[in-house]
Amino acid sequence: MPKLEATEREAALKELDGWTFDAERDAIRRSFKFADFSEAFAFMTRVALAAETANHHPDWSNVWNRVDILLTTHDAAGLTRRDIDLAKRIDAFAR
Ligand SMILES: C[C@H](O)[C@H](O)[C@H]1CNC2=NC(N)=NC(=O)C2=N1
Repeated sequence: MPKLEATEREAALKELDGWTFDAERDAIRRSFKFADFSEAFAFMTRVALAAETANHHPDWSNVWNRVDILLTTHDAAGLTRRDIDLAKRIDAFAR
């Protein structure tokens, strides 16, 4: 799957809630803050199941009520539609 070009990427980012482009990693990032660890981990559980279903996995970290997620496609060495589609599912879990 090819990397998204700049114009495609800008359009795709408009489909998402608050993700930013990391040019160094050719990736998108978003941080989430929950009421407490339990809420954060419940969110991570849902994301993990969606990632398994999509066979597309996040680069992420969790500190107490915060979850920081970076999405990029290893096979393409950059941002692809697979990242955008997973980000959309992630946004839905965080609403
Ligand atoms: C064989 C390859 O690792 C798999 O198809 C999947 C696993 N999950 C993945 N996740 C991400 N972010 N990028 C990939 O290229 C990727 N590849």
